[in-house]
Amino acid sequence: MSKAFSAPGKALLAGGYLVIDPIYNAYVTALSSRMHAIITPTTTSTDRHIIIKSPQFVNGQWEYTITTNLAPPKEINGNNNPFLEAVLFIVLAYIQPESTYDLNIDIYSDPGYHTQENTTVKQLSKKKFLYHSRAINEVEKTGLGSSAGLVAVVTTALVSYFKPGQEADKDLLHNIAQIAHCYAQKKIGSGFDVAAAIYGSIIFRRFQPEIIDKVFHTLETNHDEFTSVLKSTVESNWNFKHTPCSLPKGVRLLMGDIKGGSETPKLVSTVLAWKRAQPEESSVVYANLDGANNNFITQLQNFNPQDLTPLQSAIQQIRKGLQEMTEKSGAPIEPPAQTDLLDKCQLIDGCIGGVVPGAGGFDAISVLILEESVDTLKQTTESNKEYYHNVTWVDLHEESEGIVLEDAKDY
Ligand SMILES: Nc1ncnc2c1ncn2[C@@H]1O[C@H](COP(=O)(O)OP(=O)(O)OP(=O)(O)O)[C@@H](O)[C@H]1O
Ligand SMILES: C[C@@](O)(CCOP(=O)(O)O)CC(=O)O
Repeated sequence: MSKAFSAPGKALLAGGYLVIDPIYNAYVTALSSRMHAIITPTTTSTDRHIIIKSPQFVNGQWEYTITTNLAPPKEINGNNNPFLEAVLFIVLAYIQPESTYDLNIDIYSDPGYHTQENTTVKQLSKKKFLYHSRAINEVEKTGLGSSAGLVAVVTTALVSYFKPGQEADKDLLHNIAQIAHCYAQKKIGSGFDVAAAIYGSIIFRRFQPEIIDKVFHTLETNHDEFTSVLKSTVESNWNFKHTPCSLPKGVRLLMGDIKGGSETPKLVSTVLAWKRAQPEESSVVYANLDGANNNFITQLQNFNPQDLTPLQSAIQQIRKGLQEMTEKSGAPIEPPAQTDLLDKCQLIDGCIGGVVPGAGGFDAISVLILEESVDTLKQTTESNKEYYHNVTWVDLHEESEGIVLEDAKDY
């Protein structure tokens, strides 16, 4: 019998760059754009065999015959997908299944994750998805965290098959998915995207990177102990903050695509180089921005629709911090075009304010607006496209749930 799960995409509304350091809070909103996986055991095989299909993308098929639980599997046609290989490796190394199995996993992603250009809509039983005319690594991403969603949902599907019931243990899912995602990325990132894919909207403060580093270090230096270190790490408490949250009632999040695109790793390395070179200057900027981020979190919690001013000024304060970081580090986090667009959006009736989410750059803007003013904002920007930098509003909203069980019959 098939089982289906979905995991949300994310927007980092506050905490870009600071979130890399476990001393700062970040505010992560989970989105209605979700990644889906349907797992179906097929014929009883005398083998260990897994086929993963992502039919929305050209060449979206990866087939594995598992010969060992102690190394990443190789795709039989040489069609690599580092994120899938990492999930299979870490899940199977953790679970160590003893019997044979034959599994089909189907992946679907909601429209928000990728550009919608050159797509056709396909209606499945109850859900519909966009089909692209290119391979997954050739289609432009929008920054919602497709790989984190993929890793979270495939981890959940596999755990539900091999250890039925344990897919309800979100900490277990998170720890496995986080290790797999870092393995595929070849670096230990802040992990807020994987955490949001599992837990949903959260106030997040990262885990100590040493927790994962120890697993990879053992893999390299003491292979015999790898599975026991992996097991104890997956089952331990990582002691990181992931407090559930959601935007106040009556407030909508909009994501505006400006079809620019940025290279996050380049922005991050520029900021980190500046932080190293200018420790005093950067610590003042970081402290101001941290103050602004925490004020934003407090103002969301205390939100009163009769008085937008405190939340408006918290957003202004974040922008000031990011503008300062832009100027001092030289990384285009809130570049002038984004400043202009955000300033203009803010003048529209009912708009509380907007920021460049995550690492910023030319990717997208996030805007908080009163529910009743959404249509006005859309009409205003639509009727004067050039003035509003040709922004297009992605069809999404906050959906604060993390991983959920779906009805497999809907696909
Ligand atoms: N629907 C999917 N099916 C199969 N593989 C996918 C899918 N979505 C993402 N992936 C895998 O994740 C990779 C993209 O991950 P990458 O980390 O580069 O982007 P990302 O940072 O998650 O994206 P975003 O910009 O949305 O945050 C793809 O090349 C592919 O290997
Ligand atoms: C700059 C950084 O703090 C956020 C990047 O966020 P996003 O992938 O642009 O949403 C880096 C990170 O935490 O991975």
